[in-house]
Parts: sequence; structure tokens; C-alpha cells
Amino acid sequence: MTSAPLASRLRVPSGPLFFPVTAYGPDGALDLDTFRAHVRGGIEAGAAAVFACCGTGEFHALTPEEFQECVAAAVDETAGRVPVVAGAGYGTALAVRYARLAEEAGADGLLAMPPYLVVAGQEGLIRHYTELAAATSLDVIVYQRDNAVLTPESVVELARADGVIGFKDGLGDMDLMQRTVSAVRSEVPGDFLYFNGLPTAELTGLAYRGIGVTLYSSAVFCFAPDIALAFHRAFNAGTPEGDAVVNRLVDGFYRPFVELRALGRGYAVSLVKAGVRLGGLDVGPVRPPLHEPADEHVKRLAELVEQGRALLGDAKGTV
Ligand SMILES: O=CCCC(=O)C(=O)O
Repeated sequence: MTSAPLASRLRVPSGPLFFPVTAYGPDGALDLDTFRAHVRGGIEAGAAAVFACCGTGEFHALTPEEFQECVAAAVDETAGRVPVVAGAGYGTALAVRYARLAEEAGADGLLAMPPYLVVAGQEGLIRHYTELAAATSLDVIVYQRDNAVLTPESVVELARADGVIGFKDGLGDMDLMQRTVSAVRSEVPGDFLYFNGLPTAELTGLAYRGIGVTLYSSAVFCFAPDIALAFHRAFNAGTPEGDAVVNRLVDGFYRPFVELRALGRGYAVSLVKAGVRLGGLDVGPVRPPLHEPADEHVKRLAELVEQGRALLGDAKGTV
């Protein structure tokens, strides 16, 4: 068990960053046993970190009590082998409450989900994230998406703030992200972490690597860990052979998956959860306001996973 700082444990991950789904029983109640099995399976498959109760984990749908139970279960299942990062969101008061619940549950860090509803200005967003980082001993990764879009100047200020160790981009504006990476590199000494945090981050992995962002979140790891691991190995090889495998997986699996995911609102969560069920673990449905994917889309997902696995034979031995 290591007590190394979170940033050093995430900087060069030995495997994918795992964003588990949250399991519910037939009655819609939290199913901790199945959630534990899902987390255990991801760790045994090679996850380098567990990001519990984040977007894919339906942070928005959990009560504070359920949130703390899930984070504690993830901490227990990892047993210090890999870090557990927990979501913390809504307005500052609630985000701080979630942060304290995560700290009590033994989490190693926080992923700062966007504030709720309001489209705040930069001054308010900076106050929000710095107050969240000051509220507990947990380091914070700021998550840019939806109503939480930051200017490069704001990220420079946050990179200087105590307890803010990284920035996860879920927006996908490469011009903005390049200007942000450049501004922080020019003005803040140290090694700030950046993550490609798009819903299916592997699709744009090479583009983000081109601007120096090599860390990414993997939702595919939830339901097709073998495909996500093959991608991770090839992507991190940084060789022409590895990049050729990356492109084969993008062409034959990730692009068609992203195009399928685009067919339904909330599919970045509900289709991933259906994929976990296809793999044999009954994690239950999504909670409202999300809805279940159409049967034909789930059938197509099963076909895509088989198509992706067929590509793994080609990748064997390449990386
Ligand atoms: O690529 C996966 C995105 C997962 C994520 O960012 C989240 O669950 O919050």
C-alpha cells in the first residue's frame, strides 16, 4: 500500500483509468455487492486507478449516503493497490460535503464535477474549485465540461492553487486545450496533470497526445477491458507499430462505438452500463433522468464488441 501523492500515482499509469458504473438492483436500490464485483473485476483486469461515482458512475443520481457507500466500497476493494478518486460536484457547499464524505470513506482524491445549473463566470469558478481544494486533504482534478469551461488564464490560477493537481478536459476544444497547456507550461513550474476526459477518450487519444496530453479516462474499460487494455498498450508504446494498432482499433471499434453512442441522449452512461450487462454482470438499469438504450442499439453494441475483439488477434505481439 502506498501513500505516494496522488499525482505521482497517476502520472504514468500502468493501465487504464477505470470509471466504474454504479450498480442498482431490480428495485432500483444501490447494489453494493455487484458494484464491488465490478470494481474488483476492473482492478484484476489491470486498472491503474478507480474514479468512483463520476459521470459514468452516475454521480448525479446518487444520494450523499449512497455516494459514500460506493466510495468506501471502492476503497475497500482496491485495498491501496491503486488510487480511488471520487466525484464531487454541484454548488460549492454540496461539493465540499461530498468531498468530506469521500475523505471519510478513504478516497485518495477528487474529480471536481461541474457546478449545478448556473453558468458562472471565471472568478466564481476559480473560487469554487479553490474552496473545494481547501476543504479537505484530498487533491483535486478539475473537470472541464458543460457549464464548467475555463480560460487558460483561469487554469493557470488553479494550477497555482494548493491542492489542485490536474485538469480533465471533457469539452474537446483542441484550440482551447492547446492554449491552456501552453499557458500553464509557460507560467507555472511543476508537473500539472492533464487528462483527455471526453466520453470515449480513446477516439481522440492521438490528437490529445499531439498537444502533450497522454492521460485519459476509459469508459470502454467498463465493458470491454481487453479492448481498452490493447488500446492502452498500443497508445503508450509511442511507436509506429503501436500507433498502427491504435488506428486499427479506432477504425474498427472506437469510431463505430462513438457513432452508436451518439444515437441516444445519455448513452455515454446508459450504453456503457448495457455493455457491462452484456458482459454478464447485472449492474441494473440507469436511474432517471437517463433512460435505457434501445434494444437494437444494445444488439449493435454486442456486435461491435465482437468486432473489436476480432481486431485484438491482429494486435497480438505488436505491442
Ligand atoms: O472516457 C470516459 C469518460 C468518463 C468520465 O469522464 C466520467 O465518468 O466522468
